[in-house]
Amino acid sequence: MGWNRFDAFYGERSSQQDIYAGSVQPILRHLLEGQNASVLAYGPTGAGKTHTMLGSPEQPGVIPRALMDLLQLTREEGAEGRPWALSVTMSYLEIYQEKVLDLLNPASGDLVIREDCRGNILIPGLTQKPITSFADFEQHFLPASRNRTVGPTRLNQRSSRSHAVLLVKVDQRERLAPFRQREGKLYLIDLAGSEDNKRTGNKGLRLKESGAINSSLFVLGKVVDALNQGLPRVPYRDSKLTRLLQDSLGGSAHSILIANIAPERCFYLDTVSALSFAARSKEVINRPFTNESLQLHVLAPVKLSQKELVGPPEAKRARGPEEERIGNPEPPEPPASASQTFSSLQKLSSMDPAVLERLLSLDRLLGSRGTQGTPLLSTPKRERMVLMKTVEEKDLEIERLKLKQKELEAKVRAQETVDPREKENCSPTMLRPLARRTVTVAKPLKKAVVIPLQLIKEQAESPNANIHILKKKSRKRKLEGLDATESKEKAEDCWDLQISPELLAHGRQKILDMLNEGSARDLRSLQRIGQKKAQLIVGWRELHGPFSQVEDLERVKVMSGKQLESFLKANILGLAGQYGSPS
Ligand SMILES: Nc1ncnc2c1ncn2[C@@H]1O[C@H](COP(=O)(O)OP(=O)(O)OP(=O)(O)O)[C@@H](O)[C@H]1O
Repeated sequence: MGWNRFDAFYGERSSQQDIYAGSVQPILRHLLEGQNASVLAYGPTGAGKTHTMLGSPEQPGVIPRALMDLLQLTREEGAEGRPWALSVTMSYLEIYQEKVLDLLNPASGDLVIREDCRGNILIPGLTQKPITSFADFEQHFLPASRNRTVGPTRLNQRSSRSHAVLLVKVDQRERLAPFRQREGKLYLIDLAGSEDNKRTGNKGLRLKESGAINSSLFVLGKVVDALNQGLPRVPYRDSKLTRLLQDSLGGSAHSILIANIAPERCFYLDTVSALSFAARSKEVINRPFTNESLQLHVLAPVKLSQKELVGPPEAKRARGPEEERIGNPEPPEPPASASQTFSSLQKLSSMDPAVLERLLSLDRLLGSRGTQGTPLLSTPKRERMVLMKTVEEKDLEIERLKLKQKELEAKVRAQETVDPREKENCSPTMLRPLARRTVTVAKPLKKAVVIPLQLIKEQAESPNANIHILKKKSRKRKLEGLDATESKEKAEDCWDLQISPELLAHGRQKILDMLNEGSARDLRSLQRIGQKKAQLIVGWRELHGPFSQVEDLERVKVMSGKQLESFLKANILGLAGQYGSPS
């Protein structure tokens, strides 16, 4: 098994600090971006999972180090005068024989795991303690750790008989309008060891515990496989562990799996199995999701009465002491209370029909581009939310383009005033809104010269500046009978892109850089690269080293020569489009 199947390897001389700084610390900042993260220690019993996660006073492990840094980070970012107010809470639970037990309140019994309408996983009734310092954390954590179920096995005198899950939540509230709110969750998990009962000598209760441990780890493996294969059903619900981690494992979060191995010969099979699981987990593509909500009036400019803005008084009363702000003083209460806010990623049913229509066209567009996965409106909620967020971003982009268009029109009008003789040559299409404008071929030129909007200024300053030229291809294509998206794409194919060699070389280099340095997620931002192709490219790169030219893509077998041509065209157009789209 090649080491490139893993992100890092820590040997017997590696210290706790090496592991923490090398692999865990870098993900903490994502919590402040409202994203979820998880760190799991996985491996056979007695291999050192608890040592890695918890450590000892002399060699503190991942948990104390991460808490120390996270609290420091939140103190800095949430300081007075900074845009966001931050608060941190902790919960600590164990999953023992498929029961969810609150280690901070053992009397509460088996708790249920629920999913809210935004796809967030939560456990009603789970104790959440506000913490502002490491001393606060220790005060709750140390006694709770003693509540954890451990028992002797032949391999480990204090073997963890449960999965211990420490949940740290970072809540953020924007101090000024638009008063956004974010929540990032960090799961730090010491999994129970995968067990070979011949060696552990388990009998009776130990054997029963072992069955539950092994079956939930087996489901964890199935979840990883389903995520890797992009299966429509990921069996999160088949175990409490995976159900709990549904919004924080792979796919939508930053996940780190630490595979603890015991290198002795007698553990050979355990080692192979742990490494194979870790290698499969590495394949899971992460598309971290920011859990951010906005206020109603920001999204829908509908006037609300004062009563509506303040919200029902019970909404505020309903907030328990656990939800009270901690640490930094309460930010000035925004016009709407927290209960009056709702996610920008609201339910489809309550959406503006125009937005829904755009969503549907986006869905069609994604479908026509061969985007991986099921169509938008039947994907799981979280996926849907991500795409709805994209729609919002597209709206902003449209606004930006409209603004550019106005600037262009103003320029044209100014030109007309300066030289009225040129008025006759000015095609009326130039004054139409960008989205509706079609490229027409002016007869005397026999080709349409399309100048990227933002380049106009540069060109005026430098007459030799690069321009893109679109020239009609000689062969004709029938565009009738195609739907709007298809005909747009086909129309694009009817034009040959002639671009200055300098810009072409620049575009190719950018694509090459992306192929060599981009993660699978980055690669998906390229035109005509979906999840599967991105994975293949990353895999090829890991096996064969960097791409020497864009044409190497043919060797990866992700596209044919012809497809490569259109891939280049679409992406170079896209790059040019960053300076103004020649549509
Ligand atoms: N890198 C290490 N350095 C020093 N001691 C270690 C190291 N790794 C493990 N140990 C020791 O080995 C013993 C077993 O380790 P640990 O309890 O962490 O295993 P585990 O994988 O959590 O086991 P289980 O799955 O049974 O809970 C402990 O006494 C621990 O202190």
